[in-house]
Amino acid sequence: MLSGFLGSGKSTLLNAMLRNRDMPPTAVIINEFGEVAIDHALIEGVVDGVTLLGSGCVCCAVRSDLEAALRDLYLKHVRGLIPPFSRVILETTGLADPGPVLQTLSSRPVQMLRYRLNGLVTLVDAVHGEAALARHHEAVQQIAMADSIVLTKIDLASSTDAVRAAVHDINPSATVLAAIRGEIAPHLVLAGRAGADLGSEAKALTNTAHHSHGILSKGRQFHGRLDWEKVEPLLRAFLRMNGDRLLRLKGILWLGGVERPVAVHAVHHSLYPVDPVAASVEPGISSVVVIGDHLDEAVVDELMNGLASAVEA
Ligand SMILES: Nc1nc2c(ncn2[C@@H]2O[C@H](COP(=O)(O)OP(=O)(O)OP(=O)(O)O)[C@@H](O)[C@H]2O)c(=O)[nH]1
Repeated sequence: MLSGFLGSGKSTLLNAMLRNRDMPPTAVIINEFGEVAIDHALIEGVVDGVTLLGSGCVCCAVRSDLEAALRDLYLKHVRGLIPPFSRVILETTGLADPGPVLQTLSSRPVQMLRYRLNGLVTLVDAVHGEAALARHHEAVQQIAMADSIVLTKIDLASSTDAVRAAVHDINPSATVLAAIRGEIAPHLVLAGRAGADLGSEAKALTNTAHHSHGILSKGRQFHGRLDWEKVEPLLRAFLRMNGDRLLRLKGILWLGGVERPVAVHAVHHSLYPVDPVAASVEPGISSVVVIGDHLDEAVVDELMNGLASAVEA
């Protein structure tokens, strides 16, 4: 999923990536805000199988259309009506809060169609990004929820130090990349969650919670295997009470009775089915990171303490 504030360079990046020979076969879904399908016109002819959502914000009114668009793509794919693809890139409107879209993408109906969310990439304009952060909370949310950030228009900025610092304050764990006119190796942008090192992130965020623009990031590591029978109700209770303010919860957990570590993800009120982790992680060390919007640090500490007591003796 590709987000980024209005004019941050989403279409430019997408077009450049689609032209790149190293790009895996990709389908594109574009959500537009407004009547005129400009982006579609830009991309048509570059890749087959483009699906365009109707006008409106994908994060609210047309949420069900996103699911329909994914189903349509999947059905066309299995019937051999479109060229095969291994990826879908969803470009969202610049004004969107990514939360509801992330929820849809991680939902069971979408997973049943054999899609798996690879991650959220947010573009940040190196020249105007900071101003957008000051004025539009959506821009802050887009950064807070991202797995990776691509700084754009760095050719126009005299220095990127301040914007990098602002991004780091909101989301200290995101990988930060940079591109000029969308020129960047596609695999860097596509790394998604696999590119993140949740272990060191959780460690770094254990004692120094980050607060910026109302966003709180806090982490903890746990030694030993956790009891899922205890962990799941703790997480569900936390989401029930704090889901409105929870942007993301990410964890890699070693569970009792499960050989390989599993990844756990939550967005707002939704907890997603746990997946085995492909990447190598430190044996026996579980990590959890919570990112919230005006979320009380004491409440997060309480969750972390609860999880610590779910470590098996
Ligand atoms: N100089 C320079 N211009 C860029 C760069 N990236 C994008 N632009 C320009 O910035 C403008 C906006 O880029 P778009 O790709 O349309 O941005 P967008 O995020 O898709 O915009 P919306 O669809 O309105 O949200 C265009 O004029 C691009 O040519 C860059 O790295 N350097």
